Amino acid sequence: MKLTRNCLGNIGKMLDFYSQFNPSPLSIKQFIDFGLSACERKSFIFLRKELPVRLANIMKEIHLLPENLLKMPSVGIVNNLYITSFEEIIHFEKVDVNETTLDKFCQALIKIRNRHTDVVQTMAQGVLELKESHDVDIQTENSIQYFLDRFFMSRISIRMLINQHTLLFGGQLNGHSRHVGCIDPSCDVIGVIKDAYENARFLCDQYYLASPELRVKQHNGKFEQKLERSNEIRIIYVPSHLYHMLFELFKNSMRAVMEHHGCDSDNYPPLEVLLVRGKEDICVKISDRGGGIPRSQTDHLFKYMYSTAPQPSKSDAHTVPLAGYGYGLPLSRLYARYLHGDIVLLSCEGYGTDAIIYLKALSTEANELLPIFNKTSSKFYRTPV
Ligand SMILES: CS(=O)(=O)N1CCC(Oc2ccc(-c3c(C(=O)NC[C@H]4CC[C@H](C(=O)O)CC4)noc3-c3cc(Cl)c(O)cc3O)cc2)CC1
Repeated sequence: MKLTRNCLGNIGKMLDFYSQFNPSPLSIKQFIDFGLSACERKSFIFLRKELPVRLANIMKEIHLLPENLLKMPSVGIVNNLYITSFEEIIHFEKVDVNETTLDKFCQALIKIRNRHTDVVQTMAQGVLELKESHDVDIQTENSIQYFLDRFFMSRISIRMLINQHTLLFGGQLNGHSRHVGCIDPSCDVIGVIKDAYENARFLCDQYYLASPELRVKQHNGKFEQKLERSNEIRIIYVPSHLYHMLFELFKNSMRAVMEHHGCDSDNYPPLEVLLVRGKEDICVKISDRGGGIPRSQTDHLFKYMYSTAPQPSKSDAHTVPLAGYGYGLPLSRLYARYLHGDIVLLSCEGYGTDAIIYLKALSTEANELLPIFNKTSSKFYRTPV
């Protein structure tokens, strides 16, 4: 179904209007500073424009997707979710700013966040529907890779804005008193590493009846901007994002180690984690001796088309806990890139793999990386005549 302005009606005009604006990236320092001043009216005024801009920018790209993908039932479901949420949010464009509209806005954000909970799985289902119904050429595969990276990055950024507003002004008690919304101004990186390891280890023990140990080392560079009184390495970051990356990487390392050394081994090589604070980067390197993967295969692990496989049925979902049938690794890299970090895999086939998470050491450099809909991005989709 080709989505044109007339089948979208007035929404098409509003999409054209809001997509002409570029999204406004915020740095984590701006999130913190704004959160500490905590003015709900200012947040409302900013979000009632910024959220439609970010939604419209990515919705215009959805409409440029290869026809074969766009007509998949699950992609149609996602598109309709976005249209519904876009309509709901532009309703606040010209309302008076008062207690009632502020409360209604918060409720609308919570409703939108809940509506979009399963969008990642639904898009993965759409890719699966395409793979099962059409031959996919390399041009289409590249367009899908380009789109999904931008689509999921946009989704991360929109959920970040919604979470900040609803956590700061939604009335719920802040479980972590020092947190500013979902940001921890003094995130204990080692603590998150141990949490992610223990939870991945639990799944590994469940399936393999054993798991590799963890060894952690840290090196805190001697730089004036050190925040910590002790030698601990703490950063201003979103703990849930860091946890997501670490949990995925630990699952992959554990799966490689257990598969490579066989289940009857009683002496698995430990996972070694090195945490380093540099002047520009915070690095978390996870090193395993899981046998590694050939250099020719490493990039495939980040590919949505390559990793989309039939969803394990609920009954056997517990049987292959470490096998990512979702998009664990590509999404983890997007979480790192969202605030100008990255995830890099360095594998030595026959020995093991190093996975490095790079984060910005300075909150002023940890800016949102946002996809912008424009002629350049559109050209990427338009198949040459
Ligand atoms: C898209 S996803 O996020 O959902 N997800 C990505 C992850 C994937 O699961 C995994 C897990 C581990 C590995 C793996 C192997 C491995 O398996 N070697 C043995 C094969 C080497 C090629 C060989 C061949 O040539 O085909 C056939 C054996 N070796 O090193 C790693 C490894 C990978 C990551 Cl990313 C890491 O962080 C740490 C690691 O040690 C591969 C795949 C599920 C899907």
